[in-house]
Amino acid sequence: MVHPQDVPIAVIGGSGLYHLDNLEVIEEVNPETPWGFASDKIIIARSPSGCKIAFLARHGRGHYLTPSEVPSRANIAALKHLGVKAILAFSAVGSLREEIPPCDFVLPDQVIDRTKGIRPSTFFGEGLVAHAMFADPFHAGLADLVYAQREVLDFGAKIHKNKTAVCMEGPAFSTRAESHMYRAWGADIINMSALPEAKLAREAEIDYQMVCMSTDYDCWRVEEEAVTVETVMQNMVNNGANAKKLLLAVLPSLEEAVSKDALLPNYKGSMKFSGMTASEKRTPETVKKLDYILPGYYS
Ligand SMILES: CSC[C@H]1O[C@H](OP(=O)(O)O)[C@H](O)[C@@H]1O
Ligand SMILES: Nc1ncnc2[nH]cnc12
Repeated sequence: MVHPQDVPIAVIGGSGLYHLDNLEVIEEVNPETPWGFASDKIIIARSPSGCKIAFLARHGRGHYLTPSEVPSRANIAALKHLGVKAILAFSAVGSLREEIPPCDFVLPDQVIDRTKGIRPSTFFGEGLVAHAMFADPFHAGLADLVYAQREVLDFGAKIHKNKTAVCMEGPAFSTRAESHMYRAWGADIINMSALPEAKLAREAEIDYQMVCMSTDYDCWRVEEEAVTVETVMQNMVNNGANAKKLLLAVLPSLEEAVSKDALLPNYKGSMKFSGMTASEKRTPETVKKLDYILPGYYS
């Protein structure tokens, strides 16, 4: 039985990564959060060392949620309530750079927001105002742990770090003009899922790193066919196998770092001092909701 606060690490699986079949499953949970239910039941698995790992399929198992429909607040809230302190979030991405071919992995350290404001993107508002630090949207310490295991990847795949992602709304892919514009802006990869997931994880004080897996060259390359779902899913077969292998390799160091609270930078407690609203002006219902993810911070 999983007790709240029992599961320190979570993995979010994206397109093509709906299970972690190399870990032993303990049970499935489906907590109702103040922001509703997560994308699907959360699988609680056991790592080889016995540590509990939560796995959540971002689009649901069977892929029934568009990127815009993913209930990111419920996803992050449910994971936080289980005790999750660190998330590795896998994502299929298009490459905007020649040197990032399909099947290479990328650890972004920056993101450009091209979502259209239709996704609920904060736990705050409705009588409780707070502003999270987001200059560095991903977690450098987590990225370093993943990068250290780069040699385990098969198919000649490399890992690139310190890259910039652009997160577009979708679900249709970009036009060629947009793809060229993102390149001119300095973006290296493109997906539809980094936001608001990364932002909500920061608000919930969970260390979060996206592990991106290149599946295509989007549509900026004149000599190449523009991206299709078929291309993405073909490359996801190899990428999925590599993702599972990489995860297994990183778990020992990740478990140790999380259990010792040794991951840097340390954002724990940052949201306590990010609140702006005077205590007598806070809406009690919102304070109660926030207690689910940041107990005692505003109550
Ligand atoms: C199937 S191609 C577009 C789709 O794939 C990526 O999903 P995820 O990040 O969950 O792996 C991309 O962000 C789009 O949602
Ligand atoms: N080219 C692309 N654009 C947006 N999201 C993607 N996911 C995988 N490939 C993508």
